[in-house]
Amino acid sequence: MALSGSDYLPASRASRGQWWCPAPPLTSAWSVQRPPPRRLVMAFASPPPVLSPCRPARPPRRPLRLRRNGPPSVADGRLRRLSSLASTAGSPLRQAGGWRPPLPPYAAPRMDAAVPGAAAAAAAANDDVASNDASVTDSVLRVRVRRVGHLTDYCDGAMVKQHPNPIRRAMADGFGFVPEGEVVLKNVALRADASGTAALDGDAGLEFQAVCRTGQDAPAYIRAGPRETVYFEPRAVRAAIVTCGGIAPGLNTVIRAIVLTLTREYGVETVFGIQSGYRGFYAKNWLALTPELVENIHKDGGTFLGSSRGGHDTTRIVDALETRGINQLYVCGGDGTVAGAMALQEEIIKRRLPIALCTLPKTVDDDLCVIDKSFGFETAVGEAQHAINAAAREARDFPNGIGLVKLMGRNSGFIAVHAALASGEADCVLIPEVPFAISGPGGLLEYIERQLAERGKVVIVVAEGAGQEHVADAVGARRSRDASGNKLLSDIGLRLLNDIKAHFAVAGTEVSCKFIDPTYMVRSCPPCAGDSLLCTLLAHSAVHGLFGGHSGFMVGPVNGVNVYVPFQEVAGKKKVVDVARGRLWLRLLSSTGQPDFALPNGQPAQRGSSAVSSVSTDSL
Ligand SMILES: Nc1ncnc2c1ncn2[C@@H]1O[C@H](COP(=O)(O)OP(=O)(O)OP(=O)(O)O)[C@@H](O)[C@H]1O
Ligand SMILES: O=P(O)(O)OC[C@H]1O[C@](O)(CO)[C@@H](O)[C@@H]1O
Repeated sequence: MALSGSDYLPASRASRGQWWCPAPPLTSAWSVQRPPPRRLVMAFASPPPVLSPCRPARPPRRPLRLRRNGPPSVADGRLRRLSSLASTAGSPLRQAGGWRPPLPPYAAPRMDAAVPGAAAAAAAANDDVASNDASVTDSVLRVRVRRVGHLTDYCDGAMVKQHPNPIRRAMADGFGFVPEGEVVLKNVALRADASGTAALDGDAGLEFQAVCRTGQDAPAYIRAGPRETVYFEPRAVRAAIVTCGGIAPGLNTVIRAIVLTLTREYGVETVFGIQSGYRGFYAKNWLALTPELVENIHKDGGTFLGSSRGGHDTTRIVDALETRGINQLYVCGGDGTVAGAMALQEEIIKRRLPIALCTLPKTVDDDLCVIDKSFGFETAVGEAQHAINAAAREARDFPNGIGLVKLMGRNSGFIAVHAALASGEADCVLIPEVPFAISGPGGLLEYIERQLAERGKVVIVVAEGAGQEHVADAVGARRSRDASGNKLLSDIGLRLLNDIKAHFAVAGTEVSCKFIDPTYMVRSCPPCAGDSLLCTLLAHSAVHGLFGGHSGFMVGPVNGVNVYVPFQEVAGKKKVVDVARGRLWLRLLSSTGQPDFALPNGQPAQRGSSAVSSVSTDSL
């Protein structure tokens, strides 16, 4: 759901005072189309109060009600005055069920309007944190906009001048520029009525409640896209691109698309490739990237620039950027890479350098917070699915066939769960988020035995980070972390293979157990079409964002629309499968039919006892 507004922006950049959203479907998985088929209008207090970490929590708000498609039409894009929305308890918008007579005429929003909540909002706006969330009165949805940094926050006007965007084609093609202040809502659902019994059609239209599914305040993110005003003169841009962490399908597509967008769309003349990850900043030679050089790299897996783990030294990297006059930095990587980029951003702000930087979400594990998905994930799931299908074939064609597949997923089981769901062949999926017992009552071996007895075959998928408590000693005390500080894993696949073979040997049952470990194959191949497209759009959005002066963000899709997510929401955090409340895990259980396995100590497992705590979780 996209909203337009300017209230969370500094006054210098605020351009509009209207908020709008297109009519969304009732599910969470939907994407915004422009122009929207139908429009809903939400009324917000203006100016909004501040997004302040210190602000005390407020009691829950009553949900916003939106009228859709009924007379009088509110679908004309004008903002309804908040005062009319929240004026009396008898307001039609507060009453459930069906269309009600019209409210007083709509008026264009006035920032100084004497509306409920405005006084508090204005007071809040006076301290610096203020302009960061869309304030609403008692009856409306409360939105918190996650603001990202901007060059003008830390550089003086002489260093960053405004220019008209050179991509006039954007206008000519009819896309238009994305106005500052357009945001995308996350985790908001519209409900026709609380009981869910209302018909979802009808000429009279419907009244919707807007509710935030994950808490009191709905997060919103700045929408990505080309800005009418940019903060760089293209020929003065000196850009650099770096790829960090493990490789992922689509890295070359991203590199290529950044170079092409910078040079062909914006007319940038200088783009460098930093080789071998963060440590490449200290190298003597940086690679000059041209459209000709990168023209054909997107068909290959891996990264044209090379990558590495470890080797991040904030001071030295910012020294290198300063010395070489880099003013735009594009960093591809996962949560560790974002943590590194956030450290760079802090140093850049400290030195007040006119450098804008962003990250692009690379990881096959899909464990980056906030966004719908990272690039490389879809390809990895497709490849993983082939392995599961192969295991299923082997299991089916031999007596007592057991197919065992080990997949990537250090902390999160997304690849395993998605690939298992996609293939429909798995009888059991083991992920890092859910501890399990191997032997004993309620354990994995007992389940395998039962499956063989009942169906003559069984397919097990295990994510590499699952069941580490069973193999913890194997890595040894010598070296338990990699150069980036990530926990090194022991091979749970081999442990399960050995245990299964030993178990059935003791029982005197002949089994045919095939172990498939495609670990690195799922991430070293070229991207599938979906990832190629995602990478291309991410690269465009990243370039538009930096040219627009934004800095300190990761670009990524939220509800299918690319947005700018502040580093703080992603750096060093891992999204995990929400086994307590998530529908993804329930779907998986329903697909495999697997039980909640007993815990290693013999206790029955309880859903929600995640192996990974203190990390953000998202449900599908
Ligand atoms: N907290 C941190 N501060 C500074 N730099 C960091 C931090 N964490 C990781 N890095 C650096 O970021 C780079 C990539 O980190 P890491 O190896 O963890 O991969 P990642 O970005 O998380 O991607 P992947 O999904 O492949 O693991 C490394 O060069 C590492 O040194
Ligand atoms: O062996 P490497 O290169 O450290 O990569 C392994 C890790 O990379 C990841 O694929 C993330 O990129 C993890 O799933 C896996 O544990």
